[in-house]
Amino acid sequence: MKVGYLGPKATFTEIAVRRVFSGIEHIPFQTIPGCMDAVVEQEVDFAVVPLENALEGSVNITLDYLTQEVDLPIIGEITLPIKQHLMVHPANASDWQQVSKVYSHSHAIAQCHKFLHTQLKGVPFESVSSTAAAAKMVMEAPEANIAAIANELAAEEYGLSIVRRNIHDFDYNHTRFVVLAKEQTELKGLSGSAHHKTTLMVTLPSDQAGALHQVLSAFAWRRINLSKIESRPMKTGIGNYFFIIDLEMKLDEVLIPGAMAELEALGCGVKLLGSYPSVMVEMN
Ligand SMILES: O=C(O)C(=O)C[C@]1(C(=O)O)C=C[C@@H](O)C=C1
Repeated sequence: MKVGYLGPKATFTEIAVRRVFSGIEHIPFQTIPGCMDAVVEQEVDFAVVPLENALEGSVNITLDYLTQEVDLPIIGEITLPIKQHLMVHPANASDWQQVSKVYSHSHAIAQCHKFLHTQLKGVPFESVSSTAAAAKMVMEAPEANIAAIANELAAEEYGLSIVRRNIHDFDYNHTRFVVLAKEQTELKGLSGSAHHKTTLMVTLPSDQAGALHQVLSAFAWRRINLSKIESRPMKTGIGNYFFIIDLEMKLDEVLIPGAMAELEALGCGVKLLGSYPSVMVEMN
């Protein structure tokens, strides 16, 4: 068995993988679509990809690729606390304030905007494919005096010195990752979880007044709690959106199928993206 993740070694995604998957091979991929394609092509059995951060919101590439390019059920959710650190090559540790550029994943840069604006004012930043990819770049270029924003494991893995700890702008910084598979599968690492969610993708009938209100009522009168509703462009024209809706319950035989049938009767398109256990794990 193999699980694919956004690499290289020591990304936050790999930390999430380590918490849940033991005794199977962990395979790094350079991009999030690359992880998902590897499941479709059966190169790996599972993929773990970031979906949403508490400070920066959704990881749009994950949402869009998952809803529009592949057909893979979500079989689990892992929520991980995120601690961002500024790190440089040990040769540059004493003059880190003179760094010429800061590299990281776009979400990590966004989580540290206040720090960058106040402590490294004027220093350019650039996004790369992951936090660990940034750490690796810094390790490979000691002469450049550049910095990365990444986690503690990346500092260890790539032999970097952490010069400022916990530089994320708000304390409550968590990221949700989803586990994808080719088919609905029960995950051993998550089987003890008491918390379940169900995610639906809903498209509204065009130009129908009150359609979203009616969609929400289908859940409201059944007392199905929603933990998230988000719109994403359908990419077919301005103003054309679909909705991703997270329900705080496991797929049952009555309430969710009843709500889905009601939405279809209203003229909505409804797709079940997954019903899955959800766990909150620790950094270490
Ligand atoms: O770059 C990484 O380390 C990742 O695992 C990606 C990612 C993300 O896409 O949001 C995951 C968690 C953090 O929020 C920052 C980056």
